[in-house]
Amino acid sequence: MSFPRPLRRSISLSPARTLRLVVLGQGAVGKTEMIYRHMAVIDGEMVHFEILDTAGQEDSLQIEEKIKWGDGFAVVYSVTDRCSFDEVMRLCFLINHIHSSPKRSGGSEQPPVVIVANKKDLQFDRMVSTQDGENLSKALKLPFYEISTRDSYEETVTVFSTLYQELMRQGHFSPGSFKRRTVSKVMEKIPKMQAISNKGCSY
Ligand SMILES: Nc1nc2c(ncn2[C@@H]2O[C@H](COP(=O)(O)OP(=O)(O)OP(=O)(O)O)[C@@H](O)[C@H]2O)c(=O)[nH]1
Repeated sequence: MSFPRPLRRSISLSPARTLRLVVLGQGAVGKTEMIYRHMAVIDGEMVHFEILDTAGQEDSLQIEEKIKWGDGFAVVYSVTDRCSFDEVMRLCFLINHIHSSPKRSGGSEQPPVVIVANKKDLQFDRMVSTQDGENLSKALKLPFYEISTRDSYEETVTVFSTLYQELMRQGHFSPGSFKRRTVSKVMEKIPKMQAISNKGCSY
């Protein structure tokens, strides 16, 4: 997988553009695997991703704080876990609800959200078909990727790239927007909880 680059443009290493990305999803779907990959060259630009993930069972206030902080969102489920798939729609609605206030640039545009089906390498344990994922993606009108964070770095970067490009399209990278909220302040308010795997659907 390679990213399209203009022919006569060299890579700009500085200053890096910054995207605040929140990775949401139930426990053990592979969110932590995604957050190690946090720098990428996209369209010839070095992009720095500030990434928060959610532990499997955070309370709704913690999740809400993270959603408020984020510019773009990856909602992840595991193809081996039907419950995590069922949670995707609720999380997408929550993101839209929280960001539906007119304070976003342009007022009406929703923040970029990508649906990510992880662990596609575990074909024998699969509980959610590709078709199920595609149907949900069509219903919610959101991009959809099936990936394996274990097998492919590029697939993870593709997810981030899609969010980045949508933010660029929305004109979200005005210089002022970088300082809109400081990371540290938000981080302080969000105690990292112990990751707890979900054994069943708890809603
Ligand atoms: N086979 C396979 N295993 C994966 C993949 N991604 C993650 N895993 C494994 O799944 C388990 C859970 O991954 P995590 O990244 O800890 O999941 P999480 O969503 O961060 O979980 P919480 O911290 O509980 O919210 C780990 O053992 C990972 O190694 C994948 O693409 N394929």
